[in-house]
Amino acid sequence: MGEAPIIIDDFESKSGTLETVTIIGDKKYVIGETAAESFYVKVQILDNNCPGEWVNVVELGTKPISCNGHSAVVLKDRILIFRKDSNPDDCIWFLEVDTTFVREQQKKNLGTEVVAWSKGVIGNAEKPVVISGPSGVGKGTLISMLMKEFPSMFGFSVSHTTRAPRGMEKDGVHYHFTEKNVMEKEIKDGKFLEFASVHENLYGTSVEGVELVSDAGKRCILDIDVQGARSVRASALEAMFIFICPPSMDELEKRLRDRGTETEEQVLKRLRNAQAEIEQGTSSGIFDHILYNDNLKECYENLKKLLGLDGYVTPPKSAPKEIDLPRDHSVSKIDDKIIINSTSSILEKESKNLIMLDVSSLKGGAPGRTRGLNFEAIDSFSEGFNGSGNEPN
Ligand SMILES: Nc1nc2c(ncn2[C@@H]2O[C@H](COP(=O)(O)OP(=O)(O)O)[C@@H](O)[C@H]2O)c(=O)[nH]1
Ligand SMILES: Nc1ncnc2c1ncn2[C@@H]1O[C@H](COP(=O)(O)OP(=O)(O)O)[C@@H](O)[C@H]1O
Repeated sequence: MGEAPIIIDDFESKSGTLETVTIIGDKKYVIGETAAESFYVKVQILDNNCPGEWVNVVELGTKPISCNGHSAVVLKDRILIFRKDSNPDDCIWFLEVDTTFVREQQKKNLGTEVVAWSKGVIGNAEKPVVISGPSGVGKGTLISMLMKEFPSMFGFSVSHTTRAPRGMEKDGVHYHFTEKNVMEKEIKDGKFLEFASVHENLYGTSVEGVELVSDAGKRCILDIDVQGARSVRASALEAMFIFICPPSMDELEKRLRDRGTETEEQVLKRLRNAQAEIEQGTSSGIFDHILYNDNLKECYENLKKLLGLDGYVTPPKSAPKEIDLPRDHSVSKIDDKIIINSTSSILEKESKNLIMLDVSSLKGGAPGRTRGLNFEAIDSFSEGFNGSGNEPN
């Protein structure tokens, strides 16, 4: 990645689109908002080695909806975007250009430039919880208990699957029941955080499924198999990994049969797979914790302990800290601090007119949210800042 990127902050091009141009190494990233058909944010790349030719680019992830312009600042491997005139919880975005995730996707899309969008989240949300274990061990039961006792704290990541729904299962609640060819296309389009073939059906966690839960301010729970857990471990999504083990194979078989949701053939298939899953789950090093589900009540109490919920007292609700980005601003960067300086009306200048954003502890990222952003609003005059509109560098 080249040194000293040059940034042209928020200029209005002749075609009437609002664009920023960010130069990183040999590449020029034009991030624009266009009204050609409908308003949308678009990334175009020019390679200095091939003057005048636009590079083929694949944009992964959910991108920001269009707004009234934006500013851009280069961080090490991504471009930080501030959307103007946007809600406080939707003004910070990242366009990843050289992160591990992007490099991995680059390998899969040979010959095509890949960039990935990720929304920025102020503060550190609680890590998602991955729960794995063989079919019939009690994962669903434990998760239901947790969601029932703490409805505002946890949200379930609704997976996609190609298996048929069981009697009581609802589409969009228990699973998104999907056709195989549709799911395969969506996997190709980068919409999944992970996917795996389990008991001869395809299962997968969509990026959107996880984001919906974190956007609702809840801690995400994923019920996925060991292969899926391994993929999540390798992804940017930091999570807590818990494996649920049965007390014995006989008891597992009894639970599966008593549940009465599978045909004899499916029960046998699940039991055959269970042995390998238990071996991998207890020995692979993927999981942070192993819980034995012998007595359900005890196992649930142990799960709550792991999640720091034993003796839990409901905390008073405090409003989330949100960034109030000035409509007109300049952006500058000093090490890991981004300084956003209001350049607008006297009214705004009377109040705190500098925002200092700390990007030293970024976590997560595409596919999914970028967490760990911290900020402080400062009155530039009382704090001795001169507030001069530095151009970012
Ligand atoms: N990798 C992956 N596994 C999943 C996902 N959703 C469910 N699974 C796993 O698929 C397996 C079968 O799930 P299901 O058909 O609901 O049967 P059950 O385990 O008997 O309740 C279980 O091990 C689930 O944890 C997913 O999105 N990704
Ligand atoms: N500790 C336990 N003791 C006895 N039965 C249990 C226990 N935990 C769960 N079960 C029962 O076992 C069956 C399978 O549980 P379920 O939550 O559906 O498993 P999974 O989601 O892992 O496939 C259900 O009928 C459930 O009521």
